[in-house]
Amino acid sequence: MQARLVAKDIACRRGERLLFRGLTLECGAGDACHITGANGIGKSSLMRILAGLLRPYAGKVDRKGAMGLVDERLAFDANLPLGKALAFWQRIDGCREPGRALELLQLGPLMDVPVRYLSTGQKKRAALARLLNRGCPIWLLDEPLNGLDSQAQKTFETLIEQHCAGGGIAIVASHQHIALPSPTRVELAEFAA
Ligand SMILES: Nc1ncnc2c1ncn2[C@@H]1O[C@H](COP(=O)(O)OP(=O)(O)OP(=O)(O)O)[C@@H](O)[C@H]1O
Repeated sequence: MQARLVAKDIACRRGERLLFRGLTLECGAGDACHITGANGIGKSSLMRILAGLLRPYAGKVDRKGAMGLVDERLAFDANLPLGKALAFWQRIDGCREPGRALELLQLGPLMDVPVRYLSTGQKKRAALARLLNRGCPIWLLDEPLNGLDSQAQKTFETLIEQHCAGGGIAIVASHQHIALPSPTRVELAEFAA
């Protein structure tokens, strides 16, 4: 099955404010999309709409394929050592090759460190490891480079390239530059309500 994500004529309202409207986005296998815009314009809200976590004020999202969302929320038990926290999800996600993500993201030396003690960049690398372990075709990445050092940033850009080359979809919301393979660019200001 080829992954697909289509968002049609999306409008987003937060509280009493209509943030944006009329946004249409179509991603098929191998596509990358970069959503940009100033702080508070609605990038994270759009990502949550695409993930099915927030109902759009108008419009519809259709997806084919499993999705993984990485944002600033870390879905790990803060009191567990990282190795155990990752293993919890590896069992649920049916991960067959957990060592690959640990090696790529250089998490091996951190396996015994409680999640609550990890630095910002280490937490982000742990979240990305879980994303890799899930093996899902649609990646929704909200500011994925935040907190990563330049080497980890390059590693993750390469992983996104490989993911798309293998038929995956990567949708990235970020005000930062990020190297993506031939991305569609969505400037949210163009859809401001
Ligand atoms: N639950 C909520 N109720 C009301 N307003 C909200 C809610 N959540 C977010 N907002 C507002 O919606 C707007 C968009 O927020 P959002 O987090 O989507 O922006 P963003 O573009 O991702 O910002 P940043 O670049 O700072 O991360 C902001 O003005 C924010 O205060």
